[in-house]
Amino acid sequence: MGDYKSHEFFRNDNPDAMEKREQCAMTALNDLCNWLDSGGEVGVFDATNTTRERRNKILQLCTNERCYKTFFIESVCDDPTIIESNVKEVKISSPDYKMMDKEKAVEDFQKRINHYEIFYEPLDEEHDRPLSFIKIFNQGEKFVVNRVKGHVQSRAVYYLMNIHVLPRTIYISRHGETEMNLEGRIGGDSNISENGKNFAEKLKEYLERENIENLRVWTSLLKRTKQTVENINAPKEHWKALNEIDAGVCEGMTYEEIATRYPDDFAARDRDKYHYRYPGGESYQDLVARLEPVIMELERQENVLVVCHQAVARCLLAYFMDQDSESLPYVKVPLHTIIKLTPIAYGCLVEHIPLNVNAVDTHREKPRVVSKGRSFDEAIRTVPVHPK
Ligand SMILES: O=P(O)(O)OC[C@H]1O[C@@](CO)(OP(=O)(O)O)[C@@H](O)[C@@H]1O
Repeated sequence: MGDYKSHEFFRNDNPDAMEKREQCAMTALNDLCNWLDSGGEVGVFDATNTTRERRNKILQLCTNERCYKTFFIESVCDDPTIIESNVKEVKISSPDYKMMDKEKAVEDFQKRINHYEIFYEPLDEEHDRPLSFIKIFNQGEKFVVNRVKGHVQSRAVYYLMNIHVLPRTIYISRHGETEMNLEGRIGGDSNISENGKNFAEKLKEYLERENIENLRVWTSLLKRTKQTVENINAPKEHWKALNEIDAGVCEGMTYEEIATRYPDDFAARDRDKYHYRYPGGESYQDLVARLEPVIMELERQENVLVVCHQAVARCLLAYFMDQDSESLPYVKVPLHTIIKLTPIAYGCLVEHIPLNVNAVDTHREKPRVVSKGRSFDEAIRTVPVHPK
């Protein structure tokens, strides 16, 4: 909703402004429904649906007319310290306030709260008994969950009960360079190379310098990730779900070999890398589904270093950086580089920290045009990227 209206519409006692706000809300909701009709799966209508009248309108449109399952999320906060820090740290960087002076924005937001309070009709276990909803009190101090229907709603409840707003950092890195990386071979379970060992040492030193509180280290079950963290002094967990994309019949091959032996598959992957599934293996889409529990657990944790693989790191980064499925398989995750993610209001700060240890480049750009007349060599060549 923040993108649909401008801040002057917030006074509920101004009938003209209220009408405009209502119009904005219904336009936004209609757009959301149209998007769901065009193949969207889950829509979040992030607006101030604090009156029964508004919620009834939502139910009328979404449930009665469009036959969607509707689930309400109400976050109630009456702890003044939480309110103040939330306004200062989060709200004033929201779309509504990004153009406004900080002090003015805080003042304006306080006024908004006061206006809303006059008309606020909380979701109520008695009155709203037939509705599906979750009420979150003071950022997770208490929850009320009512009539959860189906898988998506129960995953949303689990997610909301596990996220937190404590400051923390997630570090994502690939393993040190491997013997197979040096040969340009994908998959497998090879050892790290001399460069890889060098990176493992530099990574350990970096973490010691940073002196990160209660750091936990996660790896896959593959040797290259375990060897990379061997000397790091922190609690470690090894996840099968963090293993690299399974390249099926192509495991252990170079891209050139795949292009020669399975030309149709090779071209199909270039056409739609996200959905392409290796014969006997996985697609990026499969990988995203496999990583869901890891992402859920990451949301629960505080400081974590995840040492994983090129494709896996792309999926994790796409989640935190809000990348779509087309760009996800091409996210750059160079070897020997730590990617530091710091959640901030409405997003995530992403920093690349190269540890300056030599490594091969395993990134393969999407070929711009793969026409029949071109040789495989040409087709699989990495397209140089020019910095913007
Ligand atoms: O999806 P693409 O771009 O092929 O990248 C994934 C590939 O990256 C590799 C390296 O080429 O990952 P990693 O070395 O990080 O385990 C392969 O094992 C994997 O198949």
